[in-house]
Amino acid sequence: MTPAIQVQDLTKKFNDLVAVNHISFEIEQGEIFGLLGPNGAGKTTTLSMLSTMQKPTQGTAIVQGKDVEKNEDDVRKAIGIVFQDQSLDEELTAMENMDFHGRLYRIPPDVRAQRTDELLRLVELYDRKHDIVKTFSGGMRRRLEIARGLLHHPSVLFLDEPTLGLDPQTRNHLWQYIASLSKEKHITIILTTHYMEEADRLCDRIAIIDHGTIIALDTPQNLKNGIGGDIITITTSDPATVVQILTKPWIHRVEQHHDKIRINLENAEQHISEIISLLNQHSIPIHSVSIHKPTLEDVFLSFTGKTIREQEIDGKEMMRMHRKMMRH
Ligand SMILES: Nc1ncnc2c1ncn2[C@@H]1O[C@H](COP(=O)(O)OP(=O)(O)OP(=O)(O)O)[C@@H](O)[C@H]1O
Repeated sequence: MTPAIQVQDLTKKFNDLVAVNHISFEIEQGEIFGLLGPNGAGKTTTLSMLSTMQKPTQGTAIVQGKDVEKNEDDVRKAIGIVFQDQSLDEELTAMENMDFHGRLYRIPPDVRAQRTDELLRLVELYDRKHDIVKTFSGGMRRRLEIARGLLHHPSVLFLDEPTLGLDPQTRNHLWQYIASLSKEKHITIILTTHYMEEADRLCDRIAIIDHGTIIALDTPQNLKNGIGGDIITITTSDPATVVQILTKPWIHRVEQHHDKIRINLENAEQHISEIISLLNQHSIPIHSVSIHKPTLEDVFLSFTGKTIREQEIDGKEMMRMHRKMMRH
């Protein structure tokens, strides 16, 4: 089967800034594919190029067999888009918002009405279809946007930070809808997120993106398996000494991150008491100790040397993030 999306060497520059830097990947039909990365990594810009909203500086992107630059209209017919900017009309009802979108896509009135009912049921907004959007919660609006994005029966759905700013319960709820679209309707979904858990729970495969480059691409499980073993995290006021003395052959890797030491090893439970005694022998103060299986955060850290949440962001970037949050 032809892949739903084929990206080759895709690049976007804004003057001197390389927002997306020669990325290549393929997405299978019906797959949920996540672009995971910190703020400013280039996720939205990638989606914008795939959805024909921005022209690539270099490289190609093929969506359902159509080139995003040469066959813009065909690509637009094949895709549904739910981007970060809220674009619902607050003064209209859920049904009116759907109807307006259906008219834009020239869907005949009877088909429009039938699909609207079906989709509003799917996202559990059918009972609220005559209510104006102004009265909807953030999660309801997001669900309505997804329903609207599906009205013209796209085979590929782009979701840019679908759960940004939503509470954990609503986020969970939305994940179920997104998963059902892929499993039951066989819609290919490409989403961006900087929530590790979202990528882990929802995506069949993940491309971890940083500074416009894909630094890792695989299933969440394989990415975590790539780290191997367990992680012991120790917080201490003397991390430099801990790094020096933890030189046992059964330790794969020791990384210092501020006052935290992350130790990668097999069978952490068996070795933890030995590590603690060793630190006690050297009178190293221990503030906290925890053991966990590798997470995507550990994957990101091992590739970039920094945590996904601790990016250095300047004031301008802070303002940009704040504006995005305020839109939801
Ligand atoms: N229209 C633009 N003009 C100039 N620079 C831009 C433009 N759009 C994005 N950028 C810059 O390109 C880089 C990538 O931005 P992008 O929005 O794609 O990142 P992101 O990974 O989606 O981040 P976020 O999670 O904050 O949405 C950032 O440095 C951003 O400031």
